[in-house]
Amino acid sequence: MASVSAAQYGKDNIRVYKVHKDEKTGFQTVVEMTVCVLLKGDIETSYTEADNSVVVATDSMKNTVYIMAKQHPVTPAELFGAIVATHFVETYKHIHSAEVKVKVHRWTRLTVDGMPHPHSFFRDGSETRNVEATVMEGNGISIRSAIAGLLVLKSTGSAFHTFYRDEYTTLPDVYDRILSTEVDCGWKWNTFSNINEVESAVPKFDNAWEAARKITLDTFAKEVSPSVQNTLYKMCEQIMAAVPEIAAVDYSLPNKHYFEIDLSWHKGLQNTGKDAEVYAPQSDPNGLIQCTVSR
Ligand SMILES: O=c1[nH]c(=O)c2[nH]c(=O)[nH]c2[nH]1
Repeated sequence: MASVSAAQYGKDNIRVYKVHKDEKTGFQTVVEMTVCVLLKGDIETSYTEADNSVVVATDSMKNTVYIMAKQHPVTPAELFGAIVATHFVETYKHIHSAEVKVKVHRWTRLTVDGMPHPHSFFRDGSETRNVEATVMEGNGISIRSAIAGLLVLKSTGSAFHTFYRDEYTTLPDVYDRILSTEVDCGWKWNTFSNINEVESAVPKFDNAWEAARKITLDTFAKEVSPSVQNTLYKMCEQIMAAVPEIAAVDYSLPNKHYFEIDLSWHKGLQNTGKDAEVYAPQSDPNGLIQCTVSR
């Protein structure tokens, strides 16, 4: 007899927008996010016996996210994710774990005639601020915060040489190269016992995000990088030092390659090595360098 060894279900891609209207100043603030809810618990019979009595409809999960967004703050996303996840575990006896992923799409306030505009915004790149909040009955609330989709490039100040060389190697040592990546950087908070502890930590979430972003960008720019591996490790070390309440930091960095183009076939045109100016950006394949650093 086969049995269900793992099961979870939920609603993905729940898109939510919330506006805050400051009546005094006339300034409005907007938050747009995409939410995913996944539940686990005593739900096996819904799979094996078509027993829908244990199924909280995914449509109801979507409704719940809208209602929670109306009744509670949606920022920081760490708190909102923890509130929604706690709601599901506390409301349904047979649901023992809820994972809520929140992806915040950044709307940046427009400056018009040198002044911040009260109600107009623009999208500055594809970067998002992501949170995964998981509530497991009896095991508190675990939260991972992250920066995702932050695209960066440096046109010099990066090298890659003295790597392992054998009969499969064609890549030459490079002492000056282009380095480009799309940053995915996450940090795992020490587990919270309950929602009150998450509430008390609220100021720390924005501070950690700002510190992680600044460390990532400053290190990327300032370091003469010997490899993606070493540069991302230096970022991890600094984030661990800057935010004592986190247990681990992780990075996932694609290495987006830019190839030199030999144009010497055209009238001896010099475009390689120190003469390289025109490159061919590669969409694939890309390197992928990942690391988690813990205390
Ligand atoms: O920083 C790098 N790390 C690698 O592991 C690697 N491999 C490669 O071909 N180029 C690079 N660059």
